[in-house]
Amino acid sequence: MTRAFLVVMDSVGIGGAPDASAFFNKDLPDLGANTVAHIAQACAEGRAEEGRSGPLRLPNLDALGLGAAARLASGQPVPGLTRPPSGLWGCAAEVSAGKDTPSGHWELAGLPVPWDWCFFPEEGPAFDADLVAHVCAAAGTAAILGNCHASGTAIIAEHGAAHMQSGLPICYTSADSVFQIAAHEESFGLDRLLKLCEDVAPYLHDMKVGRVIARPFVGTAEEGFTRTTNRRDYAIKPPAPILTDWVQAAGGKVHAIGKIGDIFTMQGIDTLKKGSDAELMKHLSDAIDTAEDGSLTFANFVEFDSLYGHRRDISGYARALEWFDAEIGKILPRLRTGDVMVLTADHGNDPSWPGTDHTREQVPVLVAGAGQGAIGARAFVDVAASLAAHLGADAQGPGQSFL
Ligand SMILES: O=P(O)(O)O[C@H]1O[C@H](CO)[C@@H](O)[C@H]1O
Ligand SMILES: [Mn+2]
Ligand SMILES: [Mn+2]
Repeated sequence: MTRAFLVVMDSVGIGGAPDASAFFNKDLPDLGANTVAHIAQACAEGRAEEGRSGPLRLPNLDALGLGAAARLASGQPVPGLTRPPSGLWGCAAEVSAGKDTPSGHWELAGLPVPWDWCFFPEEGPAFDADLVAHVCAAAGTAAILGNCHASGTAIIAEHGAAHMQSGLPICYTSADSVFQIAAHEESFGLDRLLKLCEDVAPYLHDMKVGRVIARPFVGTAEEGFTRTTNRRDYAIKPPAPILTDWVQAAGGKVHAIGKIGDIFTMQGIDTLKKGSDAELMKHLSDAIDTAEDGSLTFANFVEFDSLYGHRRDISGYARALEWFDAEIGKILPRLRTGDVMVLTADHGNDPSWPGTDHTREQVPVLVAGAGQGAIGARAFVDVAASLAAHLGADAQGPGQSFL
């Protein structure tokens, strides 16, 4: 059996990005941001006690080399993550000019982003008159609400009631190259929101906006508004073949779990399973039993990022890490001879950092099933090159295999 499993822990960065000072949160550079280390510090100091307690416990990830990778990336020890690694371990830096999910995943899949993304201005209206007119025409409305940088939970609290009264879509962005539309599932309609996002996506993709994201929510002004799991991302298409295509070209099946289908617009993907992170873990577990020889299973666990990183919830992020660690600890022993599993991340989202946006960081590269040792400080594209080499697929990207 020769199978590959690529598991992205969304936003689980480990600091030390060489270009961190060129990326910002609320006008402050990301220099010094370190998602894992700052969570571990908060846990060690008793500042992450909601729904959990004490030092950060990640025995399985640390045994693979998480603490060692974080030390290598940032030069700092991480409280509680001090085990000698038994896996193949290292860290990786991104070169794309974006610290978002598509940039990180494309690069992990062998394709650094070959253009500058369109980012919207933080001051004044985020969207110009032509874009607003295009969205209004597609929505059949006279105006939009929002038109600014915002946290998604804050903006529905602010505009949710006016949205329900007026029927105007709430449009907002972030430090990422995204155009997000929030609308009420019942009063605006979920299908109408999804169609609106799909309709405006080509216009935004032509502008080199990476993603249009549908952000449906439910609730009332009196009881508050809650986002639902019916989020959909309409991403720009990767402009060249990526790891998924290379694997298919070699005759292997490609199974996507979670956001991977959206991120790659289903390019090179045979099957897709979606759901909450708990459901995704079940799908990953099932894939250990069912994935074919020569296949790639590519999973993204997004809740670290969406539920805890952007919300700057340190306890929640620590709980999510501890849950993930326990679950992956049940899966790792079930890998078969010839299987390789790479655990990595796409960017940081330090919950102790100012603002609500991602943070530019290096990521861990933890490899199970390929022996023990250090692979050093690598590039994101090396992940794609390595898994292609493992599966005997022809890698077309610039990466160097560590396998
Ligand atoms: O605050 P919310 O709506 O969760 O938005 C976040 O989600 C977007 C996509 O991951 C990011 O760009 C960030 O803006
Ligand atoms: Mn991400
Ligand atoms: Mn995010």
